[in-house]
Amino acid sequence: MSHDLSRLGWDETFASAYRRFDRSDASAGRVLRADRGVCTVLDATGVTRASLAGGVLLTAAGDPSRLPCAGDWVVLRHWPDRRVTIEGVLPRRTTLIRRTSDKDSTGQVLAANMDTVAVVEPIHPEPDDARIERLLALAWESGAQPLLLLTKSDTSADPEAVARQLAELAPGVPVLPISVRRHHNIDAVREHARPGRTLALLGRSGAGKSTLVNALAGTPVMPVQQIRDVDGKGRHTTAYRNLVLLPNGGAVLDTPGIRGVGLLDTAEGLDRAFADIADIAARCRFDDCRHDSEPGCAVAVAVAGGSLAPRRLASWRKLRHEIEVESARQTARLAGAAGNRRRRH
Ligand SMILES: Nc1nc2c(ncn2[C@@H]2O[C@H](COP(=O)(O)OP(=O)(O)OP(=O)(O)O)[C@@H](O)[C@H]2O)c(=O)[nH]1
Ligand SMILES: [Zn+2]
Repeated sequence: MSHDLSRLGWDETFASAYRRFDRSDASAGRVLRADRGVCTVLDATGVTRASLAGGVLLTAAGDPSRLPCAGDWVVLRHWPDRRVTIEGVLPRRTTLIRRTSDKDSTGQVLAANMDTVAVVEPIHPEPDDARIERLLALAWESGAQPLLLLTKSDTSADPEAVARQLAELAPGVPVLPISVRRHHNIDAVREHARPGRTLALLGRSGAGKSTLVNALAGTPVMPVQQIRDVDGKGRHTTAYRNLVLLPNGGAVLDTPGIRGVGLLDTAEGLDRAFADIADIAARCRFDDCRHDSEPGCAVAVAVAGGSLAPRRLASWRKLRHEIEVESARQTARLAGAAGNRRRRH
């Protein structure tokens, strides 16, 4: 069977990056699933299992973010003994990164080359504002277009009102209440996974991601968890990350429950997720105003005047603090690595 890779998002940019690897025993493919050392990859001839070539392993030893992940476009090499290896990862257009919570402060790439990153939050029980803000910052940081999906809209008396309220947390982000059960707004979601497009889902366990993937695919491709407890807290079921191909083209990426998914060390995602605060901050007297108690702080004026919610500023402060801690850790790690190198000489 031959697959038309353009339905999966293959385009001229990827094709030109691929050209310098091109040889008769090579092919281009997209990673559907990445396990330790082995990837499931789709190329024009079908699905294969591929191991990592020495060069890829070597690069990744110094920087784990260079390991192939779900959504990556890779160069496959087909050996005479039928083995298949991944010889290279083509430059990524967008990336979702998880900051590992251990001391080693490098990021792990969860998913690559998605066009839209949907933050998935159940409308019931009460949506968690802080989690939405955090995940939206991560979505912005990925470089893809963020989207906020409020799942299980059938469990809310007035989903549109909840959506309007939450839109304040999400400047510049479309907010969509959806229900798989009632088939509410599912076609609107499908637009983001139309042929050539990739939609990634980011949300806590039990948010309804697998149910949505199955609805988009039109057939069960992911296990859906049975919620046993009455308060709606789910068990953790999805431990892997899969790129699911939709029957009509397009793809959906499910990322696991978000425990441990954090921000990396850049403030860019934060600035975009909090564009309302960034706009006001442009009028602060000092360029590097921290909106604590500096004179001439426009953000403090906005809070006092009621045009900016105090909890919104509190969320911004908390996430900014995390980013600062994280970048300090990275600096320390880099300094430590340099020290180790010196000692070895
Ligand atoms: N009422 C209602 N329940 C839904 C809807 N979508 C999903 N659910 C339920 O929510 C629960 C969790 O759904 P999952 O799809 O397994 O959640 P998940 O985000 O994939 O969870 P993990 O796999 O743990 O990451 C299941 O019991 C679903 O039946 C919906 O539209 N309406
Ligand atoms: Zn200020």
